[in-house]
Amino acid sequence: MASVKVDFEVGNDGVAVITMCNPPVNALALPIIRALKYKFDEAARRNDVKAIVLTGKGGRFSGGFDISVMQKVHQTGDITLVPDVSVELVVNSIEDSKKPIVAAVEGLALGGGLELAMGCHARVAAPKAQLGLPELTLGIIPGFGGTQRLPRLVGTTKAVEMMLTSKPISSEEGQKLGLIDAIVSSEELLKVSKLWALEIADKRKPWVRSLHRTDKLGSDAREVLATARQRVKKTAPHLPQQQACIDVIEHGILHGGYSGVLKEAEVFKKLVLSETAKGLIHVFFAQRTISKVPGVTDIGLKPRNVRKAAVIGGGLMGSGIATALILGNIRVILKEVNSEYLQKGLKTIEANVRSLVTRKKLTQQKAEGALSLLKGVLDYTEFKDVDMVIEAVIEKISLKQEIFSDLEKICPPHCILASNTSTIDLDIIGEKISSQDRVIGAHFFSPAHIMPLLEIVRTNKTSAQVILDLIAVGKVIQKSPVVVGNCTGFAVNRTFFPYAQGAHLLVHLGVDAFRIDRLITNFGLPMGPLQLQDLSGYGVSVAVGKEFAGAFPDRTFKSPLVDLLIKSGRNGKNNGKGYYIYEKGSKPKPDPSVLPIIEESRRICNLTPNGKAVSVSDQEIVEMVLFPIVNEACRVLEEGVVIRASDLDIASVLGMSFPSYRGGIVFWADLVGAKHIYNSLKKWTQLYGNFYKPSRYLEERATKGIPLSAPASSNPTTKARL
Ligand SMILES: C[C@H](O)CC(=O)SCCNC(=O)CCNC(=O)[C@H](O)C(C)(C)COP(=O)(O)OP(=O)(O)OC[C@H]1O[C@@H](n2cnc3c(N)ncnc32)[C@H](O)[C@@H]1OP(=O)(O)O
Repeated sequence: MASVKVDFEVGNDGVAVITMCNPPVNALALPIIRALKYKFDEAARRNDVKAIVLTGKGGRFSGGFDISVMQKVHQTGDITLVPDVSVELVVNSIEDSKKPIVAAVEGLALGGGLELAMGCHARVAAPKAQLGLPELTLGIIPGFGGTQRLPRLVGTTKAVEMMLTSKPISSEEGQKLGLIDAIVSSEELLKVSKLWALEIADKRKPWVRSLHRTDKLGSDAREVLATARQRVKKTAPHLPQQQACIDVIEHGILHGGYSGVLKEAEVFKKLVLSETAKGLIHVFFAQRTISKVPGVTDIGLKPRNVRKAAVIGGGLMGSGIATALILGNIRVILKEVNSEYLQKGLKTIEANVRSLVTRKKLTQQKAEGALSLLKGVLDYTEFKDVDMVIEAVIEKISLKQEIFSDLEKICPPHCILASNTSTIDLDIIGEKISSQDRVIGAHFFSPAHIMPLLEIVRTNKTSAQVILDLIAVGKVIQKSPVVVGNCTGFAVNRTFFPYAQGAHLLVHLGVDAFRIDRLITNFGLPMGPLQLQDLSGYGVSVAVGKEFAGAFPDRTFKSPLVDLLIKSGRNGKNNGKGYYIYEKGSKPKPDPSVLPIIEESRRICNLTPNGKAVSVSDQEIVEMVLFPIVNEACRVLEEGVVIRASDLDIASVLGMSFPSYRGGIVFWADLVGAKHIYNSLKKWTQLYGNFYKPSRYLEERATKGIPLSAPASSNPTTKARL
């Protein structure tokens, strides 16, 4: 690829400018790393070169090591694909160079990008560049010397914070901390950097090798590390890279920077091969793939601007959606049926926005700006010039059909007609109107202004333009849009409908309810299935349960437990009484008074063999809850509800908080192995019934040894309307 190269130019002033070119972020791909080594060595050799400037093309220094190399390591198991950069390039060719090297930083210097810059003898930056070491978000640690040089430049406390949080800082903060030596305008960046390099050569500016410094490490460095170690033990028990990062920093403090660099390289390679890195790197690319939709984003269409939108219904979902839209700078008309409901909706939106200010996620000025974009109405007068309507009323077919008929008459012909339904077939909602190409699902997750996932549900009539427009809106309001097909529950709720049912089945086999939740949280989900039921309220469980029982009667597990809980006056977190006790200011506690209700439900169901609780291991419990979800995911894949398996991974991570370090539901299932999942489900079907019956897709893949994530065969039974 001609655009992947390193430019080399020597000026009359004797400064060689080495420029990394690999759009869009100048990732350090293998050819770039090889070329850098070559060019630095050339600069060192040439007599006409007195000093060197390292920079990136296109206004960005570098987004770091090419992450796809690590993905290749995962596919091949060949760790030798990772080159030795930290010693060969950064120490030998850059830091120990006999000619001074200055990094001219603009836009961003992240990961390996910042590590190259820190190996240089000074750093000059343009304003507002992002500087950071985000490697831990990928399950690895910095591997080009960052764990050693950052503490030596900004101090141990700040370096630990920057690496453990993966948050970048600006050039301005970098200058205050000592990471950046000077800030100059973009126009002057190269000129000043060259002069700086020449001044170092002339000994008029200090020639600093960061790795040799100790002055900023701090006498309390080991205490800082001990405190961080204790903290991550609690907050990140599943993320080995966090402890490893602290250990490697400490190694360098105890044994010197160079020894630290060697230790870092050794640990880096081990971590690249870890399951955590496999999962997180998969998620990195999967997240960027969701908005590539064949037949929509690759046919030359341009998204139309959505400047004014209407939301119908100011309940929990409607007000959350309206909040998300105004925060994305889109004017919103909120329509309700009477002024009492309207005022309530408007107040909720205001409270949503203000709470972001309180939590310092939004400035007061931005909050006022967003709220000024909101207007409440009781009729359709304002709908004449809206670009998009999102209907978010109660789940009643006749009401939604009536609204869509009204909208077709009142809204302009280009207007997108979206529904936030989570259960009703979109074809039925749009049945009574003629412009069905404008009908689309915009399925937000509650709270809609916070949860990052937006399921865009297309029917077989929705136009590519409308899908593209909604993807663009999703991005503007900072959601991750995943395009899915039309079926009961769409992708996320459909895949996860066995979550609560699997837990209920186990409870009725005699397993302790709280043990199930505990094990699932240990696995990495933020809460177990029963606590989640408490959180959503039992009304939702009953309604959703009915929907799925109707759609998938062959594999629904039904028990009287939720009805009994409601009868006993419980409604989960809503009224503070569920499986757990909810008290202000403390964590939910298991409620022993729920046990007799569970016993009663067990008696009615009579599932336990000979009245005795089944004996299952911790691992089996986790699998009995999660494998039925994988099984349903297989059906979702077979029916083509999602375009590719990685879309379902992202949907599971963002919609259900499935742990990203496990790569999402399908990725995790492939790590476990289709064969083991299939054999387990088959065994449980014989013991406990059809809830576990393996799907055809799973059976085929397990028996043929094909990964679940591999693209579907040429002739799937496509039931979902894509
Ligand atoms: C040894 C070292 O210590 C290890 C490392 O350096 S690991 C890498 C550390 N760096 C990172 O984690 C940064 C990762 N990148 C990002 O966070 C963001 O891409 C960014 C902030 C740089 C830019 O964001 P944004 O402008 O929104 O663009 P974004 O869509 O994310 O990326 C643009 C393209 O560049 C690719 N890309 C970005 N960084 C990349 C990287 N480091 N390697 C490979 N590809 C990368 C993306 O995959 C995307 O590709 P696509 O267009 O084909 O989908």
